[in-house]
Amino acid sequence: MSESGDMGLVVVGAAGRMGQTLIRAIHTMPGARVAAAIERPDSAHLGKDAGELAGIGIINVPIVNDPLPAFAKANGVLDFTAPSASVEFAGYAAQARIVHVIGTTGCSADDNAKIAAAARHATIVKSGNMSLGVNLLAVLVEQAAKALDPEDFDIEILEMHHRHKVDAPSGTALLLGEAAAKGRGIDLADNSVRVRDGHTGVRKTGSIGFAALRGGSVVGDHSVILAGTGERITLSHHAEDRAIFARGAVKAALWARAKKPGLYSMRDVLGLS
Ligand SMILES: NC(=O)C1=CN([C@@H]2O[C@H](COP(=O)(O)OP(=O)(O)OC[C@H]3O[C@@H](n4cnc5c(N)ncnc54)[C@H](OP(=O)(O)O)[C@@H]3O)[C@@H](O)[C@H]2O)C=CC1
Ligand SMILES: O=C(O)C1=N[C@H](C(=O)O)C[C@H](O)C1
Repeated sequence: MSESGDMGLVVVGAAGRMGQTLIRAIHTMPGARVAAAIERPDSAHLGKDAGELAGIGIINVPIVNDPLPAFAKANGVLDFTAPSASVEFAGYAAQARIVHVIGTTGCSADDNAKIAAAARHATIVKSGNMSLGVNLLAVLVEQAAKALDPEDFDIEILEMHHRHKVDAPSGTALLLGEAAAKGRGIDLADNSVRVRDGHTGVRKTGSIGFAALRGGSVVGDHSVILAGTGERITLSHHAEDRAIFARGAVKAALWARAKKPGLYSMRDVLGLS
């Protein structure tokens, strides 16, 4: 626990793209402090100062590889790592009865079930996108999908990310797909087309299609296209800086500190549910 009253946050994956962005965000946001920084046991970054690595100078938080003692002394965890790691960290957060903010994407149904089980004791906020803009976009997509007849308008979701991204469709694309499906009162899993190749046949009425592009340094672009006969509506979000995700994650942790254990979304945090 922090003597200052600030929320002590452990950043797991502290040397990663989002890990470093989180260290910088915590440094500038009131009410939170970096309690510990974690990387894998074989990481080349162990022993380095997390602040120095993130470009803000020494903050006297060395990157270490043992999450359990760090979680025991903290109020929350910010986790943008990998699915198997997030499942493991959710178990530790449950043991420590603390807040766990999960931005990791590409989780399987089995991973999500384990995270939901951990939320019996941990206060978990999980979202494929922590930005205000994307979560507002999801509300708009839900409204548009509800207003437009599936017989008249086809929904396609297009995303582009940097060349290092390992999962597709992106967590955000799936979040937007869920919003569209909710607006139409259908189940996304039963109505999505995640890949097209070869002789696909004509488009199935009411389906929700996905397309993923990868290249360069693109932080994250998403468009939901509602295509009718003779007209097309495009609802888009363009992330220009990872700081929008990091600030959202810190905001989520501060919000969750006052909440009971459970599984929450960023729409809960932002009051957009
Ligand atoms: N929800 C949102 O708003 C956002 C979500 N994301 C998601 O966050 C995740 C991370 O993205 P990004 O930062 O670009 O990826 P990076 O690969 O840059 O960072 C991930 C970091 O986590 C580390 N890591 C992985 N497993 C463990 C473990 N078991 N213990 C400790 N550290 C571990 C990695 O180490 P190593 O390199 O050694 O594997 C790496 O340093 C992705 O799933 C991405 O889609 C990204 C941006 C926004
Ligand atoms: O891997 C990324 O970079 C991002 N991942 C998230 C996703 O899968 O949607 C969020 C953001 O678009 C960046």
